[in-house]
Amino acid sequence: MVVAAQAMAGAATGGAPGGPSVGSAARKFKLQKESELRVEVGWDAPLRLQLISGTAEVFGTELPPAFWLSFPPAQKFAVFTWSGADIEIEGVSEVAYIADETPMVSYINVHAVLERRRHKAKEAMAAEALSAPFTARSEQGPRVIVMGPTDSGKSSLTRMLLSWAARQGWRPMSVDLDVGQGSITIPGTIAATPIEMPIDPVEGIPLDVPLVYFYGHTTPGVNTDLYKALVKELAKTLDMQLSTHADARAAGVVINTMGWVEGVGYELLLHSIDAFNAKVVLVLGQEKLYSMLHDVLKAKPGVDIVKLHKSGGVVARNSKYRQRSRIFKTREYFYGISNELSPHASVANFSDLQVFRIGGGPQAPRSALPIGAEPTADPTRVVPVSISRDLIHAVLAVSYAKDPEQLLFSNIAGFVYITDIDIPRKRISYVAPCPGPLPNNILIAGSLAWVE
Ligand SMILES: Nc1ncnc2c1ncn2[C@@H]1O[C@H](COP(=O)(O)OP(=O)(O)OP(=O)(O)O)[C@@H](O)[C@H]1O
Repeated sequence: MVVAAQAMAGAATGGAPGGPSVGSAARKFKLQKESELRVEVGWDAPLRLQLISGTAEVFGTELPPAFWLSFPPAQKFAVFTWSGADIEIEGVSEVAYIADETPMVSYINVHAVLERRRHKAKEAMAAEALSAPFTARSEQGPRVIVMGPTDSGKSSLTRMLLSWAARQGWRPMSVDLDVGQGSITIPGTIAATPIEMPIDPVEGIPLDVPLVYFYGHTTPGVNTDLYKALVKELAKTLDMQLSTHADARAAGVVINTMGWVEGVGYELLLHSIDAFNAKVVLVLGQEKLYSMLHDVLKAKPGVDIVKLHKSGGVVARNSKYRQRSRIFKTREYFYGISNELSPHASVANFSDLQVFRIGGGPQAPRSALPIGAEPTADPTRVVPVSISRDLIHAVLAVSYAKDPEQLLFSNIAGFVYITDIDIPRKRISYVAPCPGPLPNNILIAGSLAWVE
């Protein structure tokens, strides 16, 4: 049930650092235990929020007391309290209301089960380490995959499970397979990164040492073979990394997926479960998906499938909003969440860089195919791209591949944004997050573009 907002009029009481500035009036909200304040920040200006008393968290991360946090425009979030809290907000919000019906108890119960599995894995590994030096073991912490249709709260639940684990001192691995949003780097990628601290409510997942593969499009349907190849590669690399780190292995992995759950999308979800050898499948908010998965997974020993309610607070976002948040996400990569970064403009000769595209290579001639087969472009073929003005505004990935042959299976160092192509002088102007030469001269193009 939604409880009417208990906005208590009154002047702001100040806080660290600086206290509220002049602007729209501060509003205070009294949260009873196990309730949440749901907020949608307006489109034009950030909103500030502070915890006045009690304890509260945003998607699993505790709020510091008496400290103003600034949430960027258009952000949607909930401040949840297990035991009661007073919250103050300042700034324009499109929505701010208290709800006392949430699925949080069922979510924390899942966390408690995962926690037990982490401890069990750690104890088993410690016992085995006494008898032999540590190598790749079969014992491991939970491998969780979160599934559900678009806007069912997958990313939020993933964040909570990761942050709750980090609060207990674990360093779980976050994996994001949703190329539409790109919560770890930018849209068009799949990525994994260890979560060392509860995820910052404003900044999101830190970009310290992510393992990123470039798919290059914002929907997996553009090249499903490539998507599957990259998911497999990411899973393989992660397995290798985890096999030699006992603590990380015990902490486990939480995987966020895309919201495409029908037809080919459903097949891709099954592929992800297999590729990551997921042992806990959490299904949010859709009976049909749950029962389809349940029928398939009952044949797999040791895989638990759990149905969870979608939170009433999850906000449905239309395609315009998603498009806009993709632009924000790309901008954030180059400029930071609040313009704190300054990307560097550089110029290179055509001969300094090699640009490739994956998929869509030349088709095999019909005469070379078995009778009745249709020629199709090889979806995972690496194809050179001739540099032209078509690349202006493209966002390209900088690959770690030593040569083009390795490109498909190499992760990436980062991204550049092409600002100009000077054909007569054969020069490319681009923007990169840091100064100096690029870590590699092999770049990958997809269909990602960004107009500053
Ligand atoms: N309890 C809540 N109160 C307010 N906002 C919420 C709540 N839970 C989630 N949201 C917001 O709703 C939006 C959708 O949630 P989320 O991103 O978790 O869904 P999703 O299933 O991962 O979406 P998709 O896969 O379609 O991109 C996000 O902006 C999120 O911050």
